[in-house]
Amino acid sequence: MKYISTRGQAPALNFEDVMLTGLAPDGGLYVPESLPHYSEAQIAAWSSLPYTDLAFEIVQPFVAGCIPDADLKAIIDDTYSEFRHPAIAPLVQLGHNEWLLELFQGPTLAFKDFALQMLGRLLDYVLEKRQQKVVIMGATSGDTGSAAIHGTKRCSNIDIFILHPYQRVSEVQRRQMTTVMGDNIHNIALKGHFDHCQAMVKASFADQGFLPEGRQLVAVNSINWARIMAQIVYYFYAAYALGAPSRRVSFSVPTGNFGDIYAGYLAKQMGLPIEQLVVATNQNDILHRFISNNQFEKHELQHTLSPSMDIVVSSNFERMLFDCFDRDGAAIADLMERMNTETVSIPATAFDKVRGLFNSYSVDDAATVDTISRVYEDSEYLLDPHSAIGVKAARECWQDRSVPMVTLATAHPAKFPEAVMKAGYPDAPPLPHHMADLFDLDERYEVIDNDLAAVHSFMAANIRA
Ligand SMILES: Cc1ncc(COP(=O)(O)O)c(C=O)c1O
Ligand SMILES: N[C@@H](CCOP(=O)(O)O)C(=O)O
Repeated sequence: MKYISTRGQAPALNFEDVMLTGLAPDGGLYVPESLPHYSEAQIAAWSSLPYTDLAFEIVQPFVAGCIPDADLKAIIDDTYSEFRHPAIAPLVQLGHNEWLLELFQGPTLAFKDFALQMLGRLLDYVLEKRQQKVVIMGATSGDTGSAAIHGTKRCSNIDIFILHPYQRVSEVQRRQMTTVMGDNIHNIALKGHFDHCQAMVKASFADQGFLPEGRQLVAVNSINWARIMAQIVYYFYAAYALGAPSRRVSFSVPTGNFGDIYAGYLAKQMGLPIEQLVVATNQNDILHRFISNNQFEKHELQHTLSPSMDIVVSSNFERMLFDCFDRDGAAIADLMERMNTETVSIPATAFDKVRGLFNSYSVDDAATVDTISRVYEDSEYLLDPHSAIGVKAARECWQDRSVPMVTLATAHPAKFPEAVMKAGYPDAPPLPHHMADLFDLDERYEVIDNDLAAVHSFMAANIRA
């Protein structure tokens, strides 16, 4: 499998190099040159596989030629052995044809574990084979950071630097990152918001001159293709449990950087019969406004009760637009340039494709809290605020109630006690057993101004020889 850049000016790479490169040198994102497409019969043949075997079938074509099958199997089995639920991604019924896919059964309690625990192991495997040392630089609004640290903390070939917005992640999220000690693990609390962290990471990939000789940056954000690849699996898994491929299924996806829903879009392109894909946003609703009226207009970032989705510029939207523009890299490069500085509409042919693929809905804090409390009253199920946004959007956008609607429950409610208690839940929800001592552990992190040079000099001073 070869991978090409969405901006058309970077060399095509194999999986191993794509995983280690992150952002393409032309500023684009890597996508497979062509996507595998499966017939209904082929899809049906996987319908009763356990999660790990299904993950192998879906991931294998993307890594073929780089990771031998036996090694891939071992990596996948080891990755998901850390999850707390035997189903890995259990489905929970909320109402008639209404389902939640619990994606928070991994070690750090968010859907990021599905991809980042695998990415950590893949990196360890490849770096050991190459005898290469790298530097990870990642931006987090709270969940990617802890999953990436957990996934890579044992890798002796990696120094990891995670930027989170200072005082803008929940205390549980911060402690999940800052209590993990190791001389290769560094947390930076940036005096800014998530988009500043993400922009800094992208700028650093474009100019890596601050790194010691011989080192390169590796991405743990969803700009790294390996992240997306691993997230395709659970769409298939959930759809099978509800009768696919002979039955269609819809998904509602709490959306920030557009990685998770992009994985759902790919599952559909690969042949999975998905009826609706609902883009569920919080008040940072640029994607909802764009999908509704073809106007891409940046507003100031708002801090909400769903902080992990406090994102204005969604990285992976570019990957989806690349397809809607018939893979015209030059057009995407021009569009991305303009989207940075002005309000943009896209040609009707491309916009019709976007409209044909997605529904969208934006949920404010009041409706988020209301949904948490209604679902708790009706079903005694405690949603986290991000998952609540998914449920509310699903209920608003669901077109055919005979088609099952699955909301991706992207985080455990214990990560976000503020929202949960605003919804009337009496106490902070308990953390799972393995995290019971989280509030007793020492923390270590560096508060740094929103200044690229300051971040680079902190990194340069802390990268191990
Ligand atoms: C809990 C949670 N839900 C939803 C999202 C949105 O996912 P994505 O960025 O892939 O759209 C994120 C992170 O962005 C998250 O941490
Ligand atoms: N919500 C994310 C933001 C980063 O998104 P990513 O999927 O591109 O890593 C987080 O929790 O950090």
